[in-house]
Amino acid sequence: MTPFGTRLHAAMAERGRLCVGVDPHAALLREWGLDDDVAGLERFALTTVEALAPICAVLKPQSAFFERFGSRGVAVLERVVLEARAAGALVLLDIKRGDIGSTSQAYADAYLDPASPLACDAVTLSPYLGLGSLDPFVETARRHGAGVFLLALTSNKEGAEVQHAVGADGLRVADRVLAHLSALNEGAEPLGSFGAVVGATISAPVTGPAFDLDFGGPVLAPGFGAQGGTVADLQRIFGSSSAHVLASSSRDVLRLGPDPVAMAEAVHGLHDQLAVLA
Ligand SMILES: O=c1ccn([C@@H]2O[C@H](COP(=O)(O)O)[C@@H](O)[C@H]2O)c(=O)[nH]1
Repeated sequence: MTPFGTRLHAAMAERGRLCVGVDPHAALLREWGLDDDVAGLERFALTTVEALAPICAVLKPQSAFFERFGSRGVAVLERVVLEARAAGALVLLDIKRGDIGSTSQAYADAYLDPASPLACDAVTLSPYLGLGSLDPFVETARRHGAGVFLLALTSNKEGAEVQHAVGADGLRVADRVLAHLSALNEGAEPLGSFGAVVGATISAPVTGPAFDLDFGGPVLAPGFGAQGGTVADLQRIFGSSSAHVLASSSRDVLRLGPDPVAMAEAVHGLHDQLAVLA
């Protein structure tokens, strides 16, 4: 399988720099005139996939909104992943997992092994149990041409208290994550498969140098749209390193449904706005 970074690079060149999140919030289901149950979830998620998978580089289902319905919600998620990929979108499943190594292997098998019913192109991971605990994900991703995105500088304001903290090695936690990604991506062309999550809402650190966001892999930038992040914020945060930034928006696009044309037009408009990034 072609490495994820290569596939993502081609998808962004062909389809643009937007990732749309498939986040079936209870409130959105109601706004769409649907019940907050499995049938509503299925209608919402598959309508979104049908409208957007043919035009977006990446769709990012948020696993939590499917898991809240138990096994029947997860069955809907399996269809979302399959149908989005069949329509040509890459699927980045937002799971934010991370555990001791042996359990990480089981998660990696669940989400990155093509033999699994939930196999997708990439997942989000939390490095809180230590970067080495994620090695099974890295090895499994390499084996199957998949990708991972590590939480580095998240879009929520509470993140900085952990991510800006200075560790025993004198590095801030986020610097450590970014340096690890840089090593994982070494030599990969045109783009590594090991990405970082860096919110479209983050502020410059209060002390210390700016974070080095040139680590050879893709950046997922959630917080674009409903959380207040704008194209100007992306330019401020990433500057000349914005070539591999994938802006991610969920509610701002989804609230335009269930009309597929309105959602698709919004995506085209955002693609045009994001084209100004370096
Ligand atoms: O730092 C992060 C990491 C992940 N997310 C997820 O992205 C979407 C954002 O949804 P919006 O409706 O566009 O606000 C959601 O699934 C989050 O869990 C994030 O927001 N920030």
